[in-house]
Amino acid sequence: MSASLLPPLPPSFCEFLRDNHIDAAVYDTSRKLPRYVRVIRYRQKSTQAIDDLVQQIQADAGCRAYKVDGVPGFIEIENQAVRLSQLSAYNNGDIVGMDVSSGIAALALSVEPGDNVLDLCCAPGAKLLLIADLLDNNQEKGTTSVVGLELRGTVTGVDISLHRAATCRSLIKKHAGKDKGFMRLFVDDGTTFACKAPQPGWHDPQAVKAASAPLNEGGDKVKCVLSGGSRPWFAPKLLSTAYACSGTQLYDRVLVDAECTHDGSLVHVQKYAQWGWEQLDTQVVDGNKQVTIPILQSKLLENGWRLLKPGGVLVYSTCSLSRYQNEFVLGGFLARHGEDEAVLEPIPLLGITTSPIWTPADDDEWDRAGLSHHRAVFSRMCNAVRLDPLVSNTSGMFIARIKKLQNGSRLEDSAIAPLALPPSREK
Ligand SMILES: C[S@@+](CC[C@H](N)C(=O)[O-])C[C@H]1O[C@@H](n2cnc3c(N)ncnc32)[C@H](O)[C@@H]1O
Repeated sequence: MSASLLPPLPPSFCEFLRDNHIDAAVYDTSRKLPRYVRVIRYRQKSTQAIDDLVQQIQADAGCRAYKVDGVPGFIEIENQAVRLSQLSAYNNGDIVGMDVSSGIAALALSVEPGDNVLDLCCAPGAKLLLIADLLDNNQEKGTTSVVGLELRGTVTGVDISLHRAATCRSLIKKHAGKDKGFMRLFVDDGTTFACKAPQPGWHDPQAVKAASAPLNEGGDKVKCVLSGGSRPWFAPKLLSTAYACSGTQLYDRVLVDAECTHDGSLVHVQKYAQWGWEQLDTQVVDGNKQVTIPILQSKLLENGWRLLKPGGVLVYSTCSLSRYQNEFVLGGFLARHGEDEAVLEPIPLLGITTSPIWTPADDDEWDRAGLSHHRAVFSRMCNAVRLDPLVSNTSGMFIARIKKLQNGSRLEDSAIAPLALPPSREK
């Protein structure tokens, strides 16, 4: 067995790990995770075509590659050091790089063709593209008719960052090509985003035309105008009309893959080997960020919930292992929304070994963490999972699948907070 090899993690990052009960061995560089890729439009490919891709990847990579058991469309390449540009399947647009943990988060939505799906923090777009594939109702490329679009459903992506949204748009253009008529992107703040799911019939040019020219009191046609905030930044013509964007329908599925400190993403953390480990201090564990991020996550989760229809499913995920960004954000949410409104459902685990959520180890810890009066909330969380790289052999991830039983009352912004925030640290 190779000796453990921890990178020179800076003191405040180590403090962050201690505060969050994260085992530093996660970052042991002598343990290599496999590289994972995802087959684009895998639902349109036969088993034979996917097997052929695996063979091709194996030949290009010069190491073993195989389909990930139970996670449709994912391929594991044994050697993490393989570069995507080495692979002809990547250069041909047949695969994208995507960790299986991210796949499980998107698959936890159980998207079905016909669903209207909202992805509230969508860029750079790996999960958005997977969701688009899940909506695929097996139309032949380029033949999607108006009726086909209706049966397919829609994907609405939102991201606050213009340059990241631009990357997402490029990804859509590259992989969805002409077949992107059901996807739209907004550059907007997910905590306040309010554009509902597209109106039924949005895909029908005649219906859109009729609806965009309603009669005014005098019986003249008036043009329906979109206000600035509700205009998509990128969308096909029909999906960007006032008719599509001024609907009152809530979404069937909502993904809140929230902004986080990315400490569970080993690929991300390993980049500090080049950037300088000391930068982990400012970029990951900066004192202020430790407080602002869980508050932002709570607001994103709350707004995603507002936009979800009763009977629908929301997935909350982060690529952080921090309890403040995971259990405490989810716990705050469950404390605001009772059992008659929100219930956590099991996540389809698809053969990956997961770890339980963080809970206090004993009575003392419940007290020390100030959580004693939240035991009921923690017991409602037991279906959420952690993917701990030491156990799952994937990147780190927290995933909760929440079913909405009914709408609740709208909460004041000041009421939206995690169960607890990390101790503030003087710099
Ligand atoms: C973890 S990344 C999302 C990854 C993405 N879901 C994927 O699979 O490719 C978090 C994203 O949240 C975005 N973000 C941060 N604050 C936001 C906000 N207030 N509203 C919407 N997006 C936000 C960031 O720009 C970033 O792109």
